[in-house]
Amino acid sequence: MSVVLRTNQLTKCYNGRPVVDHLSMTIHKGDIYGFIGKNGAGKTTLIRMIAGLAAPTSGNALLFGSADLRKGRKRIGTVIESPALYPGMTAKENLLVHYRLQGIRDTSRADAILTLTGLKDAGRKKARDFSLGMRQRLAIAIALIGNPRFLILDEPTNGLDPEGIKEIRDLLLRLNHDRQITVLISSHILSELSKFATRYGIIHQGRLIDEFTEEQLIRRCTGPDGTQVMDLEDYFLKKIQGGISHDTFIKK
Ligand SMILES: Nc1ncnc2c1ncn2[C@@H]1O[C@H](COP(=O)(O)OP(=O)(O)OP(=O)(O)O)[C@@H](O)[C@H]1O
Repeated sequence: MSVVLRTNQLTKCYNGRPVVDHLSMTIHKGDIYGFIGKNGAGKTTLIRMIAGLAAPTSGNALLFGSADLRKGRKRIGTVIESPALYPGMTAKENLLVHYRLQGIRDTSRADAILTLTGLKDAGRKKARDFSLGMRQRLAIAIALIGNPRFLILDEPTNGLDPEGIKEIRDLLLRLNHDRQITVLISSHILSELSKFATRYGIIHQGRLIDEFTEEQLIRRCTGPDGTQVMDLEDYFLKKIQGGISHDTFIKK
């Protein structure tokens, strides 16, 4: 199975304190990787390092098997901070500005990207009148401009209502299933994440303390009589409280 992202002992210190601490994670092609951790655990810092927005203090990363991250980053799309949207412009106009900013002359996919992200119908509506969900979908549309093979999203459903959250989930599933785009998504909404993530990583105090597949999660959340005794949220909370490895019903 080919590896899209591998970090080796990646570390970032601020003021001498590690906020990402010797973190080694692996994301395989086709994964929807749910990256979870408490506030301040280090998720955004890890993502910023991958995207080239922060320099590691030590350790390294490989993108698509290569240490040439500049090249690898051309094949990734990111939704990290809210992108600069021009309030007086439509979705398409905003998208075209970002094509120009990224130096991509061929805009022939713009309409397809708007259709894919459900923004085609927004027509002449200006970004200032967009709902938060529409803004987030425009952010994803902008991340798709370079035809990425790997999409990294930092809390893309933050603040969205249930409909907006479902729209983002359905979009990410379409991108993953139909276009084979690998996804790394951080989120605090664990019930939502567990609806579509295929692998998970738990970060706690800068360290990756667990990595598991959806099948492993199901097994670990199932009691000896075959009934489900926990969900992702329960599992996460137990894990960060250090109680999980001693539970007798946990099957690895
Ligand atoms: N530029 C910076 N300078 C100093 N400290 C920073 C900087 N960026 C992040 N930190 C600190 O690093 C730690 C990890 O922050 P980070 O934003 O990566 O966490 P997070 O897991 O994304 O949290 P949240 O879920 O709240 O977004 C926090 O204690 C934060 O205050």
